[in-house]
Amino acid sequence: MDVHISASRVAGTARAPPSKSYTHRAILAAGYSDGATVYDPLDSADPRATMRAVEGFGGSVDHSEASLEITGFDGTPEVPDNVIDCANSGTTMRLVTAAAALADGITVLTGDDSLRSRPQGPLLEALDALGVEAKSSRHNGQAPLVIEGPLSGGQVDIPGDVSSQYISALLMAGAVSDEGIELNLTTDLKSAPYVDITLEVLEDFGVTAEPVGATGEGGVRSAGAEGFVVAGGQQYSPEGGEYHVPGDFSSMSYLLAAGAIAAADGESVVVEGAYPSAQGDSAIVDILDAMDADIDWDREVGEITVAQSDLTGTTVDVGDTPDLLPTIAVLGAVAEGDTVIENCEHVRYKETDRVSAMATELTKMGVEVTEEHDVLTIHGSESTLSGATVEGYHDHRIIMSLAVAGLVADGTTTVTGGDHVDVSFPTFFDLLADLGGSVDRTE
Ligand SMILES: O=C(O)C1=C[C@@H](OP(=O)(O)O)[C@@H](O)[C@H](O)C1
Ligand SMILES: C=C(OP(=O)(O)O)C(=O)O
Repeated sequence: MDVHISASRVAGTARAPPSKSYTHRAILAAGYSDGATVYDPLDSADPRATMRAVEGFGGSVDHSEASLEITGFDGTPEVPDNVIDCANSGTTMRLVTAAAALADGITVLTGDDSLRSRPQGPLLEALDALGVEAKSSRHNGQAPLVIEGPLSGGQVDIPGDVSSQYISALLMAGAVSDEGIELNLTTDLKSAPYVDITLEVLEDFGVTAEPVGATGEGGVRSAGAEGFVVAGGQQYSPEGGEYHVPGDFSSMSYLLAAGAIAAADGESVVVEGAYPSAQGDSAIVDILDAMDADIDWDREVGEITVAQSDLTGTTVDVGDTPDLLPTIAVLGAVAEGDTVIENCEHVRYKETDRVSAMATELTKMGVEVTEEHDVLTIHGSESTLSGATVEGYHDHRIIMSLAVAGLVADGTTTVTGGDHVDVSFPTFFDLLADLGGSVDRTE
């Protein structure tokens, strides 16, 4: 599906979908338990991949209107009777690889073209050092992966600058291993708030895991950690047998950006379901504020209100918030002056190389961009963006951010492959249209 966005103004109230990161963890944590109900789960392609894995390990998942009834495998995954297809989901592949290591037999994991090109080597090496047979079938550190357990635990080194998901994965699996796991970080930790999300979900399921030597800078528990430790033999069991998923700030970022650049005069965009949590991507509110957006977050009520403003460029370190890069790049394109997005190398390891993708596609829209390996600089100006046909790279975040840019571009912007929003925000284009965005879809 191609999506055609014409210059248009937006206003009104929208609710962003439930958090993808929390939903994955809640589904897998319920799988590790003997059963739990997950309320308000994200219903999209990526969490469905994690559900398939739980089923492959011998659990079951029943959908009702607003919840998932999950029967778990109670700490001991069965050897799956088929390959686990993680589709486009990096979180699924990493979390499930470590779960597969607990099974007493062989698990094979694969995914789509994008996922089969993403780095899994550091996780395989860590599992290998812990006595698990963990291989890439092509010996290139990429899926398909072949994992043969069982994992009993121990001490291991792991880098923190490729993906925090390796750490989340080992902490979740380590809790039900015999000996527990002690992780020693060999580099700085990127995406640290995502490990906080893991620690928060573990805690809600009655499981203890701790950072070692963390500074906790900026309220991020895992910031500056030198390692992590999780004791083995723990039981996953959420209070009252239930877990509730909060709203997704990465998804909210597109709605907020739409409001900041294209809200109708005298009106605003209000995003509901925005309660504080461990999500680093709630930094989008401070980033918009630093760019002089007219934005207010009522944390008690869970509402963020944003009106159209003349934005100014800023400098943002995305070490903790890689998924915000496409949104910030679009805001920078519309802002006056330079927006410097620093510490972004790890954003190249996502569904596509998002640093390069945003540089290429914004250039097509008439934006001046300087791309370096670890820094993306957007030279914003007050002149209007030019509508163009831009490539979505089968990447939900590239597609959504370029669609937002289309709201303030001359003429029509066509974004290719729009159906990939199904990964994290299936209702995105409907919501954008409900807010007044001019959205046409063609097959
Ligand atoms: O654990 C998670 O839920 C995620 C962690 C981040 O990845 P990295 O840790 O690989 O940077 C983020 O980009 C991804 O969208 C979701
Ligand atoms: C990178 C992302 O997710 P994952 O790593 O789970 O594919 C994302 O949602 O932007």
